[in-house]
Amino acid sequence: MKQRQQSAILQCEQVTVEFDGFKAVQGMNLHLEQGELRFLIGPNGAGKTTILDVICGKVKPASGKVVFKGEVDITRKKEHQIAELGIGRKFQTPSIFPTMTVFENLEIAMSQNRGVFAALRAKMTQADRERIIAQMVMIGLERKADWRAGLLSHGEKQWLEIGMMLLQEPEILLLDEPVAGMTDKETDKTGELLHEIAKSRSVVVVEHDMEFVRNFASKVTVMHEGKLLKEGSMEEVQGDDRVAEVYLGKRRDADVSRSTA
Ligand SMILES: Nc1ncnc2c1ncn2[C@@H]1O[C@H](COP(=O)(O)OP(=O)(O)OP(=O)(O)O)[C@@H](O)[C@H]1O
Repeated sequence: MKQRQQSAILQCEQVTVEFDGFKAVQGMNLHLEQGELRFLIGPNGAGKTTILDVICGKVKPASGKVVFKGEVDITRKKEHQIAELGIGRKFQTPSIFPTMTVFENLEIAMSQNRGVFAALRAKMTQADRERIIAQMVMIGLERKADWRAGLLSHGEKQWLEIGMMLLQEPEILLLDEPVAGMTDKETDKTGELLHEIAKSRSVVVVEHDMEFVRNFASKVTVMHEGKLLKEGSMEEVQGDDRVAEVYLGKRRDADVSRSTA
């Protein structure tokens, strides 16, 4: 137990979130290991987004705590402090600069690490340029370095934003439905990218696309009505009756009614 806590990069302990008396999250525990890619699933309203909001400081829990690297209590810290500590959050809508090129977007993201004034004065070194190129290769946009970001496909915009976040060197990346609206090919490329990222960082992905989860998840956390319902491999999760009932079963029923309609 002690060992597990020592290697955990993030621990949510008994987190409860209330919105006007309504408990959106109730006594939720989430332990994330270093270099882990974790999928967070569950039906609509299960509290998945809210728990990400708690981790990144956007929402403050009524009770419980969030501990980073086993020692830093981030429960009451401000969003920007949590980001500076190394927890990056990507929302569904990409926040890229559409009139700037892919390269320029990455350049801005990298210089944000240095603070605004330093960034304005700083001249890009060869090492900086190489880092940006390596990042473009990782997100598969090296051939589009000079494209205006606004002209990229939906999937490419998402990858660009992920690349921008990675240049800020987060230790944990929080992603909310990263493959929503993507083509099948883009979805697969995103899964591969997430595995690549998880070689050196921890990643939490909130996801509804069950095929994507099945193809790319090793460990899955299922939430239901603000609580932890089940945690384990996709196989274990799929084999759990309660999960089938509250989540997968509902979807299966929907599929059946669609296919027989
Ligand atoms: N700011 C808010 N004020 C009031 N209620 C909220 C607020 N944010 C979320 N909720 C409620 O809390 C519950 C959990 O919402 P949350 O968005 O975390 O669920 P989710 O699992 O991410 O769902 P989805 O998959 O549909 O995005 C829902 O019932 C939602 O309506």
